[in-house]
Amino acid sequence: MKNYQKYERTYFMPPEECYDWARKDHIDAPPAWCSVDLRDGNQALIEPMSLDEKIEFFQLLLDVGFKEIEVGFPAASETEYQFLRTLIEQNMIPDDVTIQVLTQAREHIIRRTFEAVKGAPHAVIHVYNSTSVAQREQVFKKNKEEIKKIAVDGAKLLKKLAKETEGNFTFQYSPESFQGTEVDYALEVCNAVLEVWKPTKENKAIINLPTTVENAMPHVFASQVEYFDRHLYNRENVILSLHPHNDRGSGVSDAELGILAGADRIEGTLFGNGERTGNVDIITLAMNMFSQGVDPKLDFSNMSDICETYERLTRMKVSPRQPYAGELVFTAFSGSHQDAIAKGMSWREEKECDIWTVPYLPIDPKDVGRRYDSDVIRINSQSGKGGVNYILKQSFGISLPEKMKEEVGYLVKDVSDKAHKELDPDWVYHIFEDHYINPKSVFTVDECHYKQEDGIVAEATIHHAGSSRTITGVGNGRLDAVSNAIKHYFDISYELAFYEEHSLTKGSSSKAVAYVGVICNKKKYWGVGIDADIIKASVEALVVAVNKIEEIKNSDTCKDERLLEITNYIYANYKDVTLDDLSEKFFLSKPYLSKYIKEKSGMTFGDILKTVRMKKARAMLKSSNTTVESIAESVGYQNVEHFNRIFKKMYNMTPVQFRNKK
Ligand SMILES: CC(=O)SCCNC(=O)CCNC(=O)[C@H](O)C(C)(C)COP(=O)(O)OP(=O)(O)OC[C@H]1O[C@@H](n2cnc3c(N)ncnc32)[C@H](O)[C@@H]1OP(=O)(O)O
Ligand SMILES: CC(C)C(=O)C(=O)O
Ligand SMILES: [Mg+2]
Repeated sequence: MKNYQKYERTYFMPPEECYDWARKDHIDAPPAWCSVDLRDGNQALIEPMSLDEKIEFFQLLLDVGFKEIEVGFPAASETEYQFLRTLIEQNMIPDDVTIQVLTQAREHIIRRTFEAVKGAPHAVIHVYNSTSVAQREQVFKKNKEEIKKIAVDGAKLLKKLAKETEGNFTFQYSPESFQGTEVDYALEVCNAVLEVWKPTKENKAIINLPTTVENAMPHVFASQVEYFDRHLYNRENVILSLHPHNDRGSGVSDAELGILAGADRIEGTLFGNGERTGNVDIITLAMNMFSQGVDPKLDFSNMSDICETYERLTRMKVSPRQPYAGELVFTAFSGSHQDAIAKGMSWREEKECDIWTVPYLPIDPKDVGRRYDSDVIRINSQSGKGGVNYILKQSFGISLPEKMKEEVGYLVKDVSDKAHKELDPDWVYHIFEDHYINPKSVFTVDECHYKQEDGIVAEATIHHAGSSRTITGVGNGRLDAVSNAIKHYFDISYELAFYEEHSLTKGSSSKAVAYVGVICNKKKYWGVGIDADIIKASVEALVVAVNKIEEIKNSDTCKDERLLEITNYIYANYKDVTLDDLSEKFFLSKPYLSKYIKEKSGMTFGDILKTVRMKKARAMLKSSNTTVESIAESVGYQNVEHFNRIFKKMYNMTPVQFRNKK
């Protein structure tokens, strides 16, 4: 890259070595937090917040638990001024909360600030001027003494006006652009300000060190902070505060190492909103402490509401990768991560662990209001059997046998790969159902009766090639007897190799699920049955598995690859797919396609679409409070009456009755 010679390091190391902080490896108590969302965050927005928006944001900050809030720069605009007056005059500041206002060290601005803050129960007046080499030379064109004088004059005026103004005031001073300032000179200016204010134990002053433009590695900042911690005048009466920005992307590290170096207080914003790359993100800082067992004294347990309010009021976006808050930060798509998470969750349950140790999840997503089923494991082409199994288990109560997991995993990820889409849990289940529960079959077994005579005798009614007949088999159990009857009927040989069953833990808890695996010519075929009667469930599973055996499959038509692709396409585009779309996508004429679907699946295109839409609607009715009208619309029906009629016809109850059904 060209032009790097144009740049050089612009920070200053302290005049002595300050590395005591490096011996500490963790933070054991939270700092005092000060939100600067309504000032530094607000001044960086394309469209600063209106009065009402600032009031709502203020309430959000109170709900999160902030006790110190910089509410604005009241001399900046009428909105800022009015906001402050509204808070004070309408008694909107809780007793345990201190507001803070910012002012430049300029007489008329300080005076206007005091007018705005009159009557505040308790306020911090925060005055600043830039002390950096660049601003001394280029902006103020003043030498070090003259710049120090701006700070000292400002400090004197604060002291004078605080005495003359009704209210309770604490003073704060920031040497702006601190990181571009010689450290001993910055200290000299801050100490000169403290000489004016003469803070006491009862009335401490705040010295705030901003990385106005972050220009150094975090350990440099920590050393600068430690130097201040050692040499500040009257240190015990001073609150040492930090105000990190994020230009180099290390705002959080600046704050964390700065706390190790002696800082007592941190100024920052939610999600790191602020000038340029933003201020330090207080959520990340607080949650980092939380994740190591320290109570941060801020409450982010309702993260999605916080995100929603923040996005609406600031018109900024929370990145899907935003630590602890983004949409995808607890999500694993990749197979090995999913596998480890699923195993970690089971371990946790089995061992009744108190401490959170689940791999790949730094915290329990539930602690910030997230869900395991829709937030953590999500399925796409990078997923594996562990993840697919987790979804089937969590969302549908299906606990696949170990030996079946791999086949189902590959089947599902292949659909995602071909569709280039993420599969939601319903879609995963649809694929599973389509392949293992209801695949189109060559034969069915509609009825079975059993007798005990030298083992079990099964009399089964088999429907095959257009006719029904009764077949008989003997075995050492009912399933074995039915299996032998089928073998005999088709004159084939296979091994009934796997059988597992369990009761369904989701949906209808009175049902059981059975898994049957048969081996024929060294190939394994699986089937699954679900029924209130476990024997029926296991026969259904057997029938599905045997139907897949090549010799039997070839004896009649069955669901072919293209039909599966067509139904998957319908599933992915159920909201508005038409026969025209399908015809274009699969290069088949409409009449041919209609006939093909009907012949291969036994259902018309319209029936398949209806079934998919109704399944989606059922899932939404159960998992959300969305109105029936909106659900109807979101599954593709503009007319809710029409939707209700179809639903009732299909499930014998209205959508509302279905929703209310226990
Ligand atoms: C790093 C930070 O985030 S600092 C906070 C920055 N935030 C803001 O500035 C937002 C609100 N600010 C404003 O609305 C306006 O700047 C106002 C109303 C406060 C002042 O407006 P104006 O006086 O019209 O203009 P402006 O801010 O450009 O002032 C520039 C003058 O102030 C001086 N100045 C700027 N900051 C300071 C300071 N902290 N102390 C003393 N003088 C200062 C400049 O040197 C310049 O002086 P000059 O007129 O002699 O050239
Ligand atoms: C006013 C000061 C503290 C500031 O916002 C900064 O320097 O970033
Ligand atoms: Mg700032």
